[in-house]
Amino acid sequence: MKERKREEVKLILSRKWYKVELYGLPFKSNIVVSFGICNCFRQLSSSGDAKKFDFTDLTRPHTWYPNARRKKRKIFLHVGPTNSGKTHQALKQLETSSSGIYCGPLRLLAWEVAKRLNKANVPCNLITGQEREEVDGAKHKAVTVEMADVTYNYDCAVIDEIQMLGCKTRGFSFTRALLGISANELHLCGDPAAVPLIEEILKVTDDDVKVQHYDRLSPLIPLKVPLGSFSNIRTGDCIVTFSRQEIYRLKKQIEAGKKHLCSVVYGSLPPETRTRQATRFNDAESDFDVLVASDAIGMGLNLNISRIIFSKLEKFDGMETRELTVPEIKQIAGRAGRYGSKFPVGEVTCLDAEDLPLLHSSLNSPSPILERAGLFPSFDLLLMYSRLHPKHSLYQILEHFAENAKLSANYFIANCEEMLKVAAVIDELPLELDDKYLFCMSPVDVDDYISSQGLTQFAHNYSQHGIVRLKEIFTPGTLKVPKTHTALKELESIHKVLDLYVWLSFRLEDSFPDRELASSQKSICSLLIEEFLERLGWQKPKSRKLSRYSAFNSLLSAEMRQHL
Ligand SMILES: Nc1ncnc2c1ncn2[C@@H]1O[C@H](COP(=O)(O)OP(=O)(O)OP(=O)(O)O)[C@@H](O)[C@H]1O
Ligand SMILES: [Mg+2]
Repeated sequence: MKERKREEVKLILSRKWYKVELYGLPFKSNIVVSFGICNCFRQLSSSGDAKKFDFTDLTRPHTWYPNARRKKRKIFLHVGPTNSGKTHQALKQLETSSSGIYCGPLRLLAWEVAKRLNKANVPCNLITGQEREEVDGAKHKAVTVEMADVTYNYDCAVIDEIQMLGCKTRGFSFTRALLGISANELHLCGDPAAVPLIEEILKVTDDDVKVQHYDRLSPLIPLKVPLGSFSNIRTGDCIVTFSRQEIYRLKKQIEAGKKHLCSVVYGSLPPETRTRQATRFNDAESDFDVLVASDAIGMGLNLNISRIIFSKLEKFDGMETRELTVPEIKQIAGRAGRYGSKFPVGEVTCLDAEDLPLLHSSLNSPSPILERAGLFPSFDLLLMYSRLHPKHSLYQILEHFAENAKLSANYFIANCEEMLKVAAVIDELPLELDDKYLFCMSPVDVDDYISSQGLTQFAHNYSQHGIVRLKEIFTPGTLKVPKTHTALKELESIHKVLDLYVWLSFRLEDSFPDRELASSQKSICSLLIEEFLERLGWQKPKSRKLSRYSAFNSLLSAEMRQHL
């Protein structure tokens, strides 16, 4: 904390103490302006040149992180195909370090790493947008990349799936972690396609960069024959498809054969439900021996999958239906035959023969070389810009940056469509810029009606009363075991709203005081969803194992039952 204090620069703007940083930290009146930018603004203000300064000039993002620039970091790039031990090797370094941070793209990966370190007697905190699990004496933490803290000094840091820096929407958070984390050693794990870009980006940071190449630890065999019929499904299979409707259709179809029971994993299931579904599939004792999943399984996770079967090689990406890319196909296929699992040799095929040529050619192709990394202005810059353009709404500011940002050849400006959609609504409310920005950065699913209504209601109540009580929004009666798919979808959305409340409660603690209630309702929600999945399954006669796995019965506490 002391260390951070030294880095903090308090900036008085319009008689209000503004301390500015990004997402993770307790926000409101506790934000920290990055040293370089703040200094620059002060100099500009005193010389009267602020108006001439081009805040949209983002050509030198490495200078935004003076803390990291003071170090000559040893950077290790662990690159290779899936299942080659990249993350394992980096985590071994993390485990032996005196302090450290793991940054992953998924909550499930952060959970997995925190569990692994704690099991190895390295106390490790878990920090995601919606979780803070602190362990006594911890000097290590596992976080989702957006939560990476660039004001601490670490002995060792790991950024997993670093090729995600090319992601249109989230890439900028990986870039921020890459440029901003201050660590003696920084381990980057990912696809070799990211190497030239990372080397190029790091030319200006004066770090030491070493590349280590890895080979697959166990074979992955692309099959020459398609699955053909569902009667060919066997234990350890994972069918991959891309819509929740299809997931349930395939589950039903496979279970109709009365030989297998299917766990399901897809993006809009609560993460804890996804983990329990995956754990149940991983457990050799369980009757749920087949997995039907979306690409939500596609990154870094270790599952007991013997064979991946693509039901289709195209997906709807929110805008259009398109073919899966080479990296997507390789990532998903790479879940089969994980080293050290029950199925050390993996196989991959498709449902239909006509998809096989594309599958084979994709698995044999290298991923296209990444050319640019995502970048987005920090809140500091948006704030400075808004001081000079006080009449601009957040929407106009974001749009201005998105359209006019000047970038070097290594970067692209992040797609902020989702943020703009939120800004358009939030700008109507009498809120300060930092609050508006916070709501824009929140993990709301704007395409989900209930989720976006939840956000609007939270922001509205917050702007009107300064406090948002959960009780006024959800009554216990809202939560019931769903009977239809529509009701299931609704419950998934309600879970998202509760998750959003928890996220906000970590940043606006006084104004969102019902975190505990939100968390317990979230648990109820995911258990109700699991109960729905349980009831959906074909019940093996007199199966004892099945009742053992009834999430509802085993996990629902008496206190939770009271809410129903
Ligand atoms: N040297 C090792 N000893 C024991 N287990 C290992 C070793 N290396 C890797 N593993 C295990 O093999 C599995 C795959 O390793 P890991 O997750 O590190 O692969 P990866 O290259 O990061 O894959 P992905 O690209 O899919 O993230 C993990 O379960 C890991 O614990
Ligand atoms: Mg990995």
